[in-house]
Amino acid sequence: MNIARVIVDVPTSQTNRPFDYKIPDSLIGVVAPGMRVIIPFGPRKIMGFVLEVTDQTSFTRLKKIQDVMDLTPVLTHELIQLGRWISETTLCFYVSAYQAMLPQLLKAKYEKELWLLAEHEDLTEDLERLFGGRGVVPYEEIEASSLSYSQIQKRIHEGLVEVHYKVKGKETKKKETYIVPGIPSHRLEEIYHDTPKQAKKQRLILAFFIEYPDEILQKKLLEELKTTRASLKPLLDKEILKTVYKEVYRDPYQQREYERTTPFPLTEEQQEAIEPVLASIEDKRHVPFLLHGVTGSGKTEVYLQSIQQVLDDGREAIVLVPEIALTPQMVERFKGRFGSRVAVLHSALSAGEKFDEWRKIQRKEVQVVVGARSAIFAPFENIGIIIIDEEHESSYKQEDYPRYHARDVAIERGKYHHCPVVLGSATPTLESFARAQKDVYKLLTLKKRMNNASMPEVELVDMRKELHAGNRSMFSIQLREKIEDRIQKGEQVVLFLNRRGYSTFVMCRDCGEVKECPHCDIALTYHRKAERLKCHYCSHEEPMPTICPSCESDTIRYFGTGTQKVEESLNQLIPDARIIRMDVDTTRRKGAHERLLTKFADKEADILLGTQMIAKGLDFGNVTLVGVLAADSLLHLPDFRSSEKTFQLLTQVSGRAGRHTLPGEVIVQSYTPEHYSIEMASQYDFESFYKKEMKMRKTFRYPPYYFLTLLTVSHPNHLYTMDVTQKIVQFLRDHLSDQAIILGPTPSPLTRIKDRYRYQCMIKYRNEPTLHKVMNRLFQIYEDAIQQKDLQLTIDFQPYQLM
Ligand SMILES: Nc1ncnc2c1ncn2[C@@H]1O[C@H](COP(=O)(O)OP(=O)(O)OP(=O)(O)O)[C@@H](O)[C@H]1O
Ligand SMILES: [Zn+2]
Ligand SMILES: [Zn+2]
Repeated sequence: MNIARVIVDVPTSQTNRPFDYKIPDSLIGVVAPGMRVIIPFGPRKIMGFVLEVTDQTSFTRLKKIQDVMDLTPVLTHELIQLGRWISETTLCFYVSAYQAMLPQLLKAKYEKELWLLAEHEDLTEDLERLFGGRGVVPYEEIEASSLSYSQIQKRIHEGLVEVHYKVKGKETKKKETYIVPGIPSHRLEEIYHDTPKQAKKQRLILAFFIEYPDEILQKKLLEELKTTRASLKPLLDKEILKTVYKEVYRDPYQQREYERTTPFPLTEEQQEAIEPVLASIEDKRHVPFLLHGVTGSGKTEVYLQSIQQVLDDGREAIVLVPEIALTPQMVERFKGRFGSRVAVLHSALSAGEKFDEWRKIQRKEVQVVVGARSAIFAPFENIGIIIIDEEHESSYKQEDYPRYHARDVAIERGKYHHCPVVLGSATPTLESFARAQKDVYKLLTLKKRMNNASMPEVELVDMRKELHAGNRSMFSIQLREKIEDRIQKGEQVVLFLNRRGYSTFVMCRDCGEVKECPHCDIALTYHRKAERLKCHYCSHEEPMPTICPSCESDTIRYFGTGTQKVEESLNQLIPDARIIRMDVDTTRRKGAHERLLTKFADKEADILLGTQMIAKGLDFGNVTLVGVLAADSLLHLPDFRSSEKTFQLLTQVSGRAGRHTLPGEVIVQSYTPEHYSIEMASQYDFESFYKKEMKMRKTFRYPPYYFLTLLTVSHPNHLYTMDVTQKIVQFLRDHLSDQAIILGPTPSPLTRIKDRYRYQCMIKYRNEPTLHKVMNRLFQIYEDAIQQKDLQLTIDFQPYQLM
């Protein structure tokens, strides 16, 4: 078994297959599938993933693996297969699929170095100056030197120097320093007696270790003996004491004590819902469930008790929660029940913290992982349940390459492990609900809220009427009165503002000029604190102009409603309201999110004002009023899911009110209150909405009736982009069936981002078994243009972002 099949870290079509390498004698028995190795590839040394170890190869001369990067495989047998599946279903390179499964810290980085091949005497003067007696210099030093790249190229050609790629593992395990005696106790005593009395500190330290000969944290030792490292040093130098380093985990939740919770006796509805889940756990059967439960119906308790059964059975559980719902409150519910058996993975953790949480999973020190999308790749080997909470959230779809959907990955893993997958939501996606109607997913329903609490009453306010009645503020009379009423009663209010489409743009009142980003086709957003305009796509920034760049009028102003602006007018309207504002600006600092929510929970504020961040997962008993400021801001996005998203968001936000004993009330302000998604959301009528929306989807041939594939072409040259898209459309017409509907070429809704033009083509189809093959063919045709001409082709088989 001295041959390894390796996927190399070179993401191109030609290299997207396993390469055979010889395992050198010294590494036979060490190299195993799932490990990362360092291999020669062309002139460089790069990283690769070992897929298989075998003794067969059809090649006669093989290069040798140079080194191993891991001693324990980072990919399990199952994950190796899963990566292949992801690569084939989303059309990404194998190596990209494997990278996506690993924590960021494990992604290899390369450093370029220039190596000297000749003797120093034989060097040209310029090279001698560069190397200055060294054998290796970092590549960046070339830039700083007087040498040009072409001169270096010449020297490489002459065989004087050579470029080397050094693979750098970024992973860093955090270590702590411990001190232990390096010699037996009786020797310590001898040395103690031989140490002169004046060397007080040293005698103190020796006496300490004579009494306690165990290892001790260096920091603690120094504190205890009130001394410094300087007095330790002579003892360490003489090897009387030794330093040892131990790996510690960076655990952001370590300092926290979680109050242990015990399972609630389930309600009848919960009991009915959990039984089939428990049965499939017991029978080790893969069943996909859709748990449709209104907000506050106790879905989480159903998850917790299912997980308990899995753990009792000695198996493991993965729980996915959308990033923005992964609040401290949420974490607490899982840690409260399962304590240190839980690892948490989300993007607010530092790369080091994420790596440490992942290591706990890899080492089987935890049995439950709660995390955002990428936690679906947790390297467990004995999974008993996978839960996806708020399954309708579009953040489960990765919008970067590789474009996988966590729900599909969950089902794939569920099949492998013969375990149930539970998709939970108060507002399931049309796709999932349609599958449940057809019994592809088994439907479980929770119709009632806990404590028989009723769903909060929703009042729709027509903002057009407010305007006609002379109210120019962003608060309707009703909303304002109700806020004042709650403040008086000592109850709390949640105010929701949709972030997207409602950022603050800058417009000239004279000529109507809107300030746009010079690199992207979108309006710049005004940031008050810095008095600057920023682009949210490319992070271009510029100062707020004082006069209009187009007509030189000084009436240039910002428009639109950001959370800051709402806060300001709220302050004017109700001066004694205590407001907590939660948005990207106030939660940027680590732990800020949590601090603000704790403040609100402790009733240090009357109003929680925020964006999407506050729409999910919050469970505060004292909240009796929810206000939605602009319900229709999502409705007008160029996206066939905009009605569905509006319905989901309104239902979720409304669900924050009246969750415990106090009854709740919701005010929804809108310019189009008659729209069916707003109206039906206000009546919590999911089924009617489902029926109505399904009709629309059928008429306009959208999912779940049709599959969609979005192909985006981008390039800095406008004409070239159009031309390539046109050719691709023609190619697709020639190669797909007559049933496929091919739309395009059309400019993408965002036609230019970061100085690149974007055109797209949409394919709607019901059954195209050759689609993946045809797409692969396209990539081959354009391979050279992609590699050399800066062309980008993106294929999304399940597009959610249509921008
Ligand atoms: N069987 C039970 N007995 C008593 N209280 C319960 C029970 N199950 C859940 N609860 C409590 O009811 C409240 C609502 O439950 P939970 O948050 O699990 O609902 P949910 O359906 O997950 O809500 P959402 O979708 O809005 O997040 C919580 O405070 C929870 O602790
Ligand atoms: Zn921009
Ligand atoms: Zn102007």
